[in-house]
Amino acid sequence: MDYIHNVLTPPQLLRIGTSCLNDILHRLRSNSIESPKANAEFDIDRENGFLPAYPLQRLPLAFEFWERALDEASDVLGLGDDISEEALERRAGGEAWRQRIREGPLIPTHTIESDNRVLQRAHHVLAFLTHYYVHSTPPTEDGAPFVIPKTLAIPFTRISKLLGIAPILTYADTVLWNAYPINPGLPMTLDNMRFQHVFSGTDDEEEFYRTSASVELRGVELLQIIEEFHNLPNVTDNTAIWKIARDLQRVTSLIGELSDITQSVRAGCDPHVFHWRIRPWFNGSDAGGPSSPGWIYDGVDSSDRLDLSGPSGGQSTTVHTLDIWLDIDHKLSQKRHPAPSDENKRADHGFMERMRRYMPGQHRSYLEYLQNAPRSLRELARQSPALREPYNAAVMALKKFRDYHIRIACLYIVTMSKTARYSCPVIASIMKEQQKASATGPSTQMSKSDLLKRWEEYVDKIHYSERYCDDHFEYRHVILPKPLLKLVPKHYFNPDDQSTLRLLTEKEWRSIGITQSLGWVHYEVHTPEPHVLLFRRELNFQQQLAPDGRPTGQLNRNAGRK
Ligand code: HEM
Repeated sequence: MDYIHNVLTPPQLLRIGTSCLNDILHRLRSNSIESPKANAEFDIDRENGFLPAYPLQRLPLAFEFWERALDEASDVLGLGDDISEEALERRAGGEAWRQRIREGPLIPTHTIESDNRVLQRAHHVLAFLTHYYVHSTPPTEDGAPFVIPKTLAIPFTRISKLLGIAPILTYADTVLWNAYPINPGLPMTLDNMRFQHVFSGTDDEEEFYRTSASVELRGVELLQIIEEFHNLPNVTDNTAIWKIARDLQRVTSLIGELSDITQSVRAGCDPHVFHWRIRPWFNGSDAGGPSSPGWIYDGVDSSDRLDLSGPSGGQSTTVHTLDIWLDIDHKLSQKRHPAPSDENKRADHGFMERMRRYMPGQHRSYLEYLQNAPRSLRELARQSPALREPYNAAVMALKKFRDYHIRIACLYIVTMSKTARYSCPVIASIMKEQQKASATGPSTQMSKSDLLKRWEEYVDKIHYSERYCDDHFEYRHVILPKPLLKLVPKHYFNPDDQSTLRLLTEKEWRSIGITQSLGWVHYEVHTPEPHVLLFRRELNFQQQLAPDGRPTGQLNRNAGRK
């Protein structure tokens, strides 16, 4: 298929139109508000911080080949190591897509090299294409490095160099340059925000990006406070000290909100889905460990020296800004009290510094500017008794943020790595039935791995309806493939009518293979169609999660706004 010469479809024309409209509206709005000079110089938006107010949603026509390939990717590609029947059926289409990429045009980039927003879009598109290309390829045993074709590698490295960012999928690609306002006339908030590209096609992936974006939006207030701190004419009089103390209290509670936001990921992003269906797309060249062959960027000099780890929250400039302002010493190079614990000493002290290479160059420059600023908050707090307590409280809040975050990271990664990709008590129950049957008669047993494979294929075919609402609940129905219903343990069925399921607990419906975020309740069975399960969830459920994941009603969905 020749992407360039095909006529644009109406949705694509609409997207180009919306993108132009966004740009015009943004220019109008930014002309009416004078941006603080220092922050604007670092591509920091007055209202959206490190998120651009309006990311470009489509490249100019000369780059239509890339945009079309990305439009098509989510329909034809799946993870290369997925061996379900459906995935195997799609493999030929996937190989055809990759062939088109390999044989496509090497598009020159000189026409866009002076336009930051277009370069950002180009990075975003090429990053998604590269990760689609790598991770949709079925694994081989040959131990050779993975070759990224020239058609992606050359423009991707060139554009990355101009932006000062690593040539790989970064936090900027998945979060900062992926978010767009649903209604371009309104400010970007959690409710007025969508993400243009998700690898897995799941709501969970979008929710994962939304959590980070909401940390970024909430961080805007921090950027303003820091700018004001550096612009204070002096920091010796009582008025200035009083203002700094009050601002530190604001920052402490703001960091508390960042902890709540990070915890809220559990409401919309299922850990199992994250670990097995989303995270594999993020892996960079080093994901297989130091001895793995990694990736080669064809046609690029010294490709082995490129920074090619995948995206991480560690690339959030907001979190680095907090670290620098509060003078958190990740490298343990300063003498501090209390002295670092043994655990701290064993940590990777260079991690945060490495992560800066995965940030847009202008944001990294902002961090350098902060780091070199003549005024040190920590030093001031040491000298001013009135600031010590609020300063220490802010540092403790940041420590708490990291403590909460590490628990989430463990749940989503360490705990999930111990689960089977398709874990299933259903299989255990069938195995039990088989064992009972073979004790009393001739054996017709299937092996556990055959059963598992069959079950995986059915699970992939579970259909999740769109959500629909009334005044109190959102609803959706889940349709099990009929052969899967036959594998469901007998005790999940209505004792009075073995043809219909009874109402299942969350643990039970998850054990069948249904994956949904928290809060959904199986509330009704539909007798004529026993394979259709009806679910509902309270409309404001997502707002109600406390830091530990329990409902409270505390979380503000508009947390990105003051
Ligand atoms: C489901 C949600 C999350 C998971 C599973 C997760 C996982 C991880 C993991 C595994 C790391 C270790 C380094 C790496 O492999 O990249 C990490 C680091 C980091 N993440 Fe997250 N993360 C999540 C949400 C967030 C959010 C919302 C933020 C805020 C923007 C964030 C900020 C960070 C930071 C700053 C680091 C660097 C290490 C540190 O400063 O403690 N993460 N994350």
